[in-house]
Amino acid sequence: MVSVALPTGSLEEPTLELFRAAGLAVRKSSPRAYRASIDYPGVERVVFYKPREIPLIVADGTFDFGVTGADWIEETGAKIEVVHTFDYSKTTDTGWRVVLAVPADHPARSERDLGHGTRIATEYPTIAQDHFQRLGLRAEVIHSHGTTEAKIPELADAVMEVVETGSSLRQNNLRVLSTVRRCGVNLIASPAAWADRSVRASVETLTSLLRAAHAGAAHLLLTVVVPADRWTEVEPLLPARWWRLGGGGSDPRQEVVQGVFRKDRIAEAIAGLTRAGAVEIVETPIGKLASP
Ligand SMILES: Nc1ncnc2c1ncn2[C@@H]1O[C@H](COP(=O)(O)OP(=O)(O)OP(=O)(O)O)[C@@H](O)[C@H]1O
Ligand SMILES: O=P(O)(O)OC[C@H]1O[C@H](OP(=O)(O)OP(=O)(O)O)[C@H](O)[C@@H]1O
Repeated sequence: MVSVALPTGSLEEPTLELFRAAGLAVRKSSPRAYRASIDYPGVERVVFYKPREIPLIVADGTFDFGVTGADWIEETGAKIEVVHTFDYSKTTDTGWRVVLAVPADHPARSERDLGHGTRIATEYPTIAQDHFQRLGLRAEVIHSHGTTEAKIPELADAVMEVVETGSSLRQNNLRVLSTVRRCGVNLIASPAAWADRSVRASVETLTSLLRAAHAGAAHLLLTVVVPADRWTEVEPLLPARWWRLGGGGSDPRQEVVQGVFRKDRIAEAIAGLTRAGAVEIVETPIGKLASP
């Protein structure tokens, strides 16, 4: 049996969408309910927590499996098993950054231009202390509990903060001075769960379903019909994963192949295949894309 800790807040919606796509729909009695269920054999308990709390409650074995940000694993120092990393975040598929940001008109061009005693507001005091120690800068790290950008100028001179699209920084007239960490979403397991053959097997099954759903959402399947005399032009444009379906129904001189194409490159792929001589292209969404 596996117990699961899921994140509230910024990561909640994309995480629920991923679980749904994986066939692991998370059911709650109401949107504000924190206890939930997943109708999948072996999943016995599902509870929502703040991402910052999840590493430690997985580390101590309160939960076997969790979903949280890489930033909170580092900040808490939790001893957990990172089973897989995804690069999604609140609104994009590119992860997020923890950055050092200063007012737009600040004279500093790099971190090294910040003076000793600079006040840095952050939700990550441990990461910040470590960062400035390595830099040899005696900064004053101020623990912020949210709305960190608002701490400038009264309470801080700079912030160490999460950036995804950059919109919050712009709206608060701040600019990025440096990137401290690139972060993604981590699937984590407790050391006890990882050491138990049966719990580990369940964690690995859940992980492979989630990975397959994530990969499926990022790709499309193209079925491509190619006249035999254009094959040599089309073949180099096929992706790493492609296979032959055989000859075209009514015309044995046609090749019919299928390939798994990246969704974000699909327009150029279709244009290229058409130019190279494909006479029919059918695009199909992929539910899950599973490979070892
Ligand atoms: N675009 C994003 N904005 C904020 N956090 C993000 C974003 N993308 C991923 N995250 C992750 O989610 C965490 C924030 O979680 P959440 O939205 O619950 O905020 P919080 O600061 O913990 O709580 P609150 O919103 O109540 O202040 C970040 O620390 C980071 O790990
Ligand atoms: O680069 P962006 O796409 O704008 O996203 C990042 C912003 O979103 C988060 O704030 P959140 O809504 O969690 O509020 P908080 O600062 O009070 O935690 C984070 O703290 C940044 O301010």
